[in-house]
Amino acid sequence: MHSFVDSPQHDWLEQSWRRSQQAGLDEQHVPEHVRLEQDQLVLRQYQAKHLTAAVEQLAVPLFNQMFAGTNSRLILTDGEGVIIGAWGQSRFEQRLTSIALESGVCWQESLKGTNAIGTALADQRFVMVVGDQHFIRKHRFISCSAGPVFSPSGELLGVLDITSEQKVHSEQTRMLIQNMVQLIENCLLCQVPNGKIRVDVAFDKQLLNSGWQGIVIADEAGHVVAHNAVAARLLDHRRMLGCHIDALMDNSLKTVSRSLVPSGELVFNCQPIQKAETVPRSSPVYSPSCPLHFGDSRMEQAWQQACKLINKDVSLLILGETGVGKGEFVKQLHSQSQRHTGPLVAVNCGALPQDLIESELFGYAPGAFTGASKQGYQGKVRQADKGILFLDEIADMPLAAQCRLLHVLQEKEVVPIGCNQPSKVDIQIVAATHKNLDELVAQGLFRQDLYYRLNGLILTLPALRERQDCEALIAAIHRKHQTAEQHICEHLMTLLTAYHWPGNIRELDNVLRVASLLSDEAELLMLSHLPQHIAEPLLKQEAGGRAETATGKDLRTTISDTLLETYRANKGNISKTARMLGVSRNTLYRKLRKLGIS
Ligand SMILES: Nc1ncnc2c1ncn2[C@@H]1O[C@H](COP(=O)(O)OP(=O)(O)OP(=O)(O)O)[C@@H](O)[C@H]1O
Repeated sequence: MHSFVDSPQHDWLEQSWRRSQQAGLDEQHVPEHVRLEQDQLVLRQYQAKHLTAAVEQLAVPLFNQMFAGTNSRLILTDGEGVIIGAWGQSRFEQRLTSIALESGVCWQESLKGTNAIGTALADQRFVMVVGDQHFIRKHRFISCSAGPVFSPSGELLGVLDITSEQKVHSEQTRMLIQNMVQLIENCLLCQVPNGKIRVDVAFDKQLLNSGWQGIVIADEAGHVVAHNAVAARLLDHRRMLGCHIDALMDNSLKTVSRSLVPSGELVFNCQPIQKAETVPRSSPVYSPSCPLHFGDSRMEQAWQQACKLINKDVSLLILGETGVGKGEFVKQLHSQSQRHTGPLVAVNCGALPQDLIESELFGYAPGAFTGASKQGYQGKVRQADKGILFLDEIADMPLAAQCRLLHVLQEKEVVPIGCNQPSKVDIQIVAATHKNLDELVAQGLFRQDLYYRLNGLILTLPALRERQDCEALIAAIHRKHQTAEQHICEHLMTLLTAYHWPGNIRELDNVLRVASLLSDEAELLMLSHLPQHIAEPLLKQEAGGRAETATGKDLRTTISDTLLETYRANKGNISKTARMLGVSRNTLYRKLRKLGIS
């Protein structure tokens, strides 16, 4: 064991290493990962959506400002140490993937040995674990600071962590995490049910807005329903819950100012809780600089990086699940680039028959092979001259074509089939895939030299379920398809934003197009307008989240609930309810009768 464990300053570390050994871990070996199934992960992310929203609103902007361009990631786990969200540099994300510091994986200390997330969970306090202090040798290239986040009632909600390459990390990082956690806990405090009045308290006026002030939340009648630890300390009142705030303030002015700071007096700021203090479901982090997103930090970062390199002689490789919008990204990039007056030629390597790819891409001389056209064929590479060649599904390109493509990239010339005369070309190549090229290279299915040529800059576009601007994106796609003034009802929006969307934006786009057509121009787009095959999984997911499966709530009951909700919201006005639901008055009468309302 390292010598630092003998130092009394490192008691916690010594204990943590002991626990790691007692858990049967061996520092030389990377332990097996405990990884959640995608469905379970989505469920946990949904359950923690308020915490995630607070992190996105309060911590991510701070993190982006302090760590822009460095090898660092902001990581959020749930109360069991399972990573449910991560933000920051995508290139570093790939390095962290090598030790499974990624969504869905559990980082409890007993599974991973001493690490900031696991040890902060075990000790329930802020922890900084630097390089060699990690128990597992393979983890020692990183340094991490982490702190537990508690709910207003003291329940451990999760851990917030900043992981960096060792040299980037400093004591300031630990302070930053503490600050972020405090902001998040204060924000959650303002969301307690019945919280109507907020009292900020500090010894100095200037500290009232610092994020380090005491906060007391009271209900409409003035009785305390929640407070933070700073308030408990400042007001020296161990059992504040239930007390009236007037009494609390009076009492503290008389006693606390004398007992804590002899010369000082507490200052208070009392205000009603504004709706804005609760975190909106999606909170834009950036004002977007491209039409592809509405405030998603990963999309913005990808866009900014791509824009910097698209006019340089550097190939771009775009990664991302199917349907995340890789093709759309390239279209926008082309229109922004200096090559916008040149062509954008897109080739889907997965859609072309394998034996035709070479002739399609590189062209051929007249009569080069049986069945070849008499005029010959220019090929996509030469068609893209002075423009951009977008090679989608590059992983599906056969090895022979890969070899020719490498030649094009290196020599800036193409030799059509049946020709021995090369033609010069001036193209920018952008490739995309949803497959893991590292694995394909390891299996010998993708040329390593070509991989290195293509990945001048790797950009990973986030899956729809990971995007911070999900709600705005859903609304925008819905606007594109709606045939009359229509809004998505709140319940449906909640279901759509929580869904895991395996087909990403492509799937969402289809669902909203069909639903808009089925809604017959109703004022509100509702769950009942969605095709059954998508409504059911949406509900199943919600039922999972709220453990409602036990009550056997099915699609029909939910539709009835929606109908009743709308009927009541319209104070029994049949015409308005029918219009909003997009059904005829007769159908509405029939449905209401069935529900016992005549
Ligand atoms: N930002 C966006 N806003 C609205 N629609 C979008 C956006 N991005 C993509 N789409 C739509 O989603 C669908 C899928 O997009 P695209 O083909 O670019 O995805 P992809 O990642 O290239 O998919 P694949 O990997 O399967 O080729 C298209 O219909 C596209 O118009």
